[in-house]
Amino acid sequence: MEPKIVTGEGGYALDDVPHFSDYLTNLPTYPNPLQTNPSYSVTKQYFVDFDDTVVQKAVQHKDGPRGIHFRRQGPRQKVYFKPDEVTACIVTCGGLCPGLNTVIRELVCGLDYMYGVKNILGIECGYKGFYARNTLPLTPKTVDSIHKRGGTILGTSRGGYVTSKIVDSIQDRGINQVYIIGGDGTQKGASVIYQEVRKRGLKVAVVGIPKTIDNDIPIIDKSFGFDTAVEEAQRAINAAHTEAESVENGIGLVKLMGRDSGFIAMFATLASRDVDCCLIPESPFYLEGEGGLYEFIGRRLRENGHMVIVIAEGAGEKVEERDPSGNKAFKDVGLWLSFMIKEHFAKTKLNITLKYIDPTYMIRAVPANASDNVYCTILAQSAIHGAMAGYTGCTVGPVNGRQCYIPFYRVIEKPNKVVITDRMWARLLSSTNQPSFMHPPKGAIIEGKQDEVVLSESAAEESNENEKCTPTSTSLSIHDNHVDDQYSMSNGSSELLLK
Ligand SMILES: Nc1ncnc2c1ncn2[C@@H]1O[C@H](COP(=O)(O)OP(=O)(O)OP(=O)(O)O)[C@@H](O)[C@H]1O
Ligand SMILES: O=P(O)(O)OC[C@H]1O[C@](O)(CO)[C@@H](O)[C@@H]1O
Ligand SMILES: [Mg+2]
Repeated sequence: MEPKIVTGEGGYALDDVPHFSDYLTNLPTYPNPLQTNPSYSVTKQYFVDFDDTVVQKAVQHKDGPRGIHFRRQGPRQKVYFKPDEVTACIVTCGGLCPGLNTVIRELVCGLDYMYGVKNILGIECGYKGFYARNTLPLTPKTVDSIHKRGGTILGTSRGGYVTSKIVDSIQDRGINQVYIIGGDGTQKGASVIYQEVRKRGLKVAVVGIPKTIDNDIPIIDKSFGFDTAVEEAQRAINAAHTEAESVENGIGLVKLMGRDSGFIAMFATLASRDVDCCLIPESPFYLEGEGGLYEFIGRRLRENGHMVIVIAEGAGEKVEERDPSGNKAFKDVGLWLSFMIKEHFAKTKLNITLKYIDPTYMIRAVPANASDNVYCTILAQSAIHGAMAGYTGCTVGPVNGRQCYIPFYRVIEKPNKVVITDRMWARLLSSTNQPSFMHPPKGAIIEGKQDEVVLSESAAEESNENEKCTPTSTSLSIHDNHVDDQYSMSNGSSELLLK
């Protein structure tokens, strides 16, 4: 997809989104029906000014360039569809996330109530539903209370993506607005659908709505469902804390989701204050020796008598296989760490009691909380305004708190990860007072992918010069599996084969 960059004075650049007029000529336009809609008659200004844009980096140096901007979302004066001409469809793909049903509801209600669109189809079970399933007609009445339920009423799936079959189905069904709700993989698929639609010269708007509890989609402030997931994780952390403080030398260990991005673990830790140590994929760690996890556990237990550890599923990078979409699927890092800690302290005089809690699916299967519900409404309405105005090939989302249209290629080029040299991780380290694992002793076995340590741009430059920011001292070797792949739980109840 060719970037559409519009430059201006003072180093201003608009990273614009595609529009029907880029590849279709002489399309008729119509006055936006919102002009006569009672909901909008109270607003001072019905429409967003064509030249309104939102800056990507809020913090600017006084002498620096104005930088990259994105097109501001909102209703436009002219629309490219008459209401009865529209056949819209909605699809949800990837893993579950709180708020999916709210977005579906708000798309259906928004299309109908704001623009008078009645013909709205639900695509069942993700991308493959386009060609393998019948559609589900959606009306404000049928979706009225779905936001109170977790999951997605449309169903979802991984894999099953075949561009030509999907676009054939769009064409055959006369669909001209496609709303695609999903994570990074889904947005990649949406981008390819958009390119195929454009190649075929179809007047079909393809708009993505970013979804993921992992918060791994770049550019946007955060993805919907993330706050709810962090809130739900508190229940598991509270339970782990209660268990740990009720016994002598109690350790509560909680595993949270996050394949490559440790945002849930980081924010759940910051929110809780009962967590003593947070382990994420972006920050490789080590167990033995000075500054290692065992030493820290021993110290905390001696000082406080108990401790809580939160670990993200991708920390330590124990990859087992791939899911149908090609994503990494991990061995249970929580079980592995439980085993390692128990084994280590069995050899010492410290008699520990460790309880392991795995709430991973519970935190994403719940309905959205109040703030995520509001956020979902704004996303859905932004998507509708964009599609009606002829924008396509884009994702909607907030940048510095203002909703924008962002070209697909910007949200799929690289995942959003915790930058361990940025302030947020420093805040966490200061809050838990845990080791940073930045200075492993010689010969320490590092858990996790050192070559993927994420540095902020400035820190990366600095580190290239003096190599002081990464735990990648050349004396270290990466050992992904330094314990036997096969080991038994110390409670003896089950033997685990983690291969
Ligand atoms: N590069 C790609 N090109 C086309 N389609 C893709 C691509 N990557 C993933 N998809 C499709 O997108 C859908 C969802 O992808 P995936 O399972 O990775 O979830 P996701 O959207 O990243 O959501 P999450 O990771 O938050 O659960 C799947 O049907 C998958 O086949
Ligand atoms: O079991 P599933 O559905 O493949 O989902 C697991 C993955 O989905 C997510 O919740 C979202 O990508 C990840 O955190 C997790 O690794
Ligand atoms: Mg994903």
